[in-house]
Amino acid sequence: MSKAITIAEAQRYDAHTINKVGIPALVLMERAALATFNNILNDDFDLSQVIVVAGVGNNGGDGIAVARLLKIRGIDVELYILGDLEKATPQTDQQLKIAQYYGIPVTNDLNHIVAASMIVDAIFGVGLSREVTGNFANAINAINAADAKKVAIDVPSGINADTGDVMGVAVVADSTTTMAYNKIGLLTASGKHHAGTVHVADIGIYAQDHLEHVR
Ligand SMILES: NC(=O)C1=CN([C@@H]2O[C@H](COP(=O)(O)OP(=O)(O)OC[C@H]3O[C@@H](n4cnc5c(N)ncnc54)[C@H](O)[C@@H]3O)[C@@H](O)[C@H]2O)[C@H](O)CC1
Ligand SMILES: [K+]
Repeated sequence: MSKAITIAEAQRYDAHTINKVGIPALVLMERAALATFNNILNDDFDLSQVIVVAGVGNNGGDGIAVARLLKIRGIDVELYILGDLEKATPQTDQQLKIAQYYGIPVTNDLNHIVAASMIVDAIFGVGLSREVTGNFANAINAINAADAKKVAIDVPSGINADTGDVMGVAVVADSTTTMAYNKIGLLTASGKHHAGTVHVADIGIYAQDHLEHVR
């Protein structure tokens, strides 16, 4: 899959897969999490103290599911949650309940981000819609200040996935697991610098014309 897509295409393909094909959003989220988890395990990361920094959109839900997969593997992992929990998507709300069942600790101490051995960035994906400020910017600065290796889910948080522009501040990742297709913004110089090695994960979302031969 060498094609790269825009934010609007990513959103349209997601909606088509969920609403027309009928694959539930939580199934797609689980596949996104499994793909990211496998890329983490296949890399040479120090997994002695992992932190997943997650927003309350579906990018955060992907990350919270990754935290659960790591925890079940016996890896020491904690969550740092950003944003208003009242505004969490239904999928992310469900992932938080599952994480709670497994007793995954939640911290609000930025020092835990700086001290982690490996960081998963799940703050924003293709839903980033404005400049990053306040607590979100503080968390991204803490991620960038850490010595740890960093893996971004879908898009490095703070990067505009259409242009590669930094929306105030953005995570500089060592690798990015991006869903379905690469994003055009990750092909720019700024996008490449922030995404690191890009892994494109097939999670069951395809361009509408991609599967005409099987229908
Ligand atoms: N659609 C699906 O089922 C799948 C999506 N996947 C992942 O989900 C994200 C896209 O999720 P979405 O909820 O649309 O958006 P985000 O999580 O990226 O962020 C939205 C969230 O953030 C808030 N927000 C936006 N900009 C800012 C800002 N500058 N400061 C503060 N807050 C901001 C916004 O209000 C929302 O609350 C996609 O990238 C994938 O990772 C799955 O992969 C599976 C299928
Ligand atoms: K992200």
